[in-house]
Amino acid sequence: MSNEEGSGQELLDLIKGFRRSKVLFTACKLKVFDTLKNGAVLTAEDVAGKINASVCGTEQLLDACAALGLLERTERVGVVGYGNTELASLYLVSEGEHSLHGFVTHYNDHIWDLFTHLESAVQEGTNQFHRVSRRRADDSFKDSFYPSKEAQLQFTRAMHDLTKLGAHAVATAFDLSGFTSACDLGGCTGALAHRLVQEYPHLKVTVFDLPEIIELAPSFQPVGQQAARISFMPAGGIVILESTKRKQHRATYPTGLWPKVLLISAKGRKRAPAEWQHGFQDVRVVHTGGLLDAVLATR
Ligand SMILES: C[S@@+](CC[C@H](N)C(=O)[O-])C[C@H]1O[C@@H](n2cnc3c(N)ncnc32)[C@H](O)[C@@H]1O
Repeated sequence: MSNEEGSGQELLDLIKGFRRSKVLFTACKLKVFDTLKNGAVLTAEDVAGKINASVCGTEQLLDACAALGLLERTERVGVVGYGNTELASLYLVSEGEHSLHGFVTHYNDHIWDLFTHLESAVQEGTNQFHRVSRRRADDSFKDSFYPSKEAQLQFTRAMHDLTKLGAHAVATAFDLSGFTSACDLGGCTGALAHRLVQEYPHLKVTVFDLPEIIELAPSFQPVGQQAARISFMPAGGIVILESTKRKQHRATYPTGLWPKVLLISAKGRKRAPAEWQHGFQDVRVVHTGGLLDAVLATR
């Protein structure tokens, strides 16, 4: 393949890339991976019956998932069966410890719609809630993200899933063993707090969030002695979502896409470390390689 053909193919891949996300979102939404949990291997007909969908549509969805490495397709004596791959068992079954199911659902139900208005977000420089619902661009965080109890629970699940995935990298980005207390403002379900108390046996963490989120938090808590070192407090001030600007000029994937998610859903942006300087003498940033970076500012 010539270089030209190679980069043409790469571009085609990019053009059609949204189809891969939507296959994953649809399979999660229809609970395909739940149907195949615990090592079950089922035919397309069986799966269609369990998820209440057409056999021909289900077969195509299952094949697409197999092509993406999410399902294993096996054929024995002329019968085709589908089972979860390790990746799907770990992350896509809804109740699993490492499940990203809530996060995928949030992307399917909300972020997908918002992203269809990316042109407008760029032109207007603001979030696009007003195009996908009756909400306004300047509505509060609560009114934008939690218009109903159901949306509140879904967003909370999404944040919990995402934070679990990156919490270890953030908690260990710096040696925090010299600290005895920490506070997580906008700490949601306490997923980061849990990782922090696991890493630092002498640390106590207070999680602040909106009262309605604090109410939901107990249902996300793992039990155990470490949990006793975490307390939850309702808050009402401001919250800072962080993802830092880098010196390098070339944005990389996936962090390069994060500002778009911030713009389109929260009218947010990245900040450079210098913008954190106010009142602190030493500001250090560690790029974790995940979506969020860690900033440690000391006086
Ligand atoms: C993008 S989420 C991040 C959640 C959490 N830091 C995590 O990583 O899982 C932002 C969080 O800030 C909370 N929040 C929004 N406005 C707030 C306020 N005024 N005071 C405290 N928390 C707030 C939201 O309820 C939500 O849990």
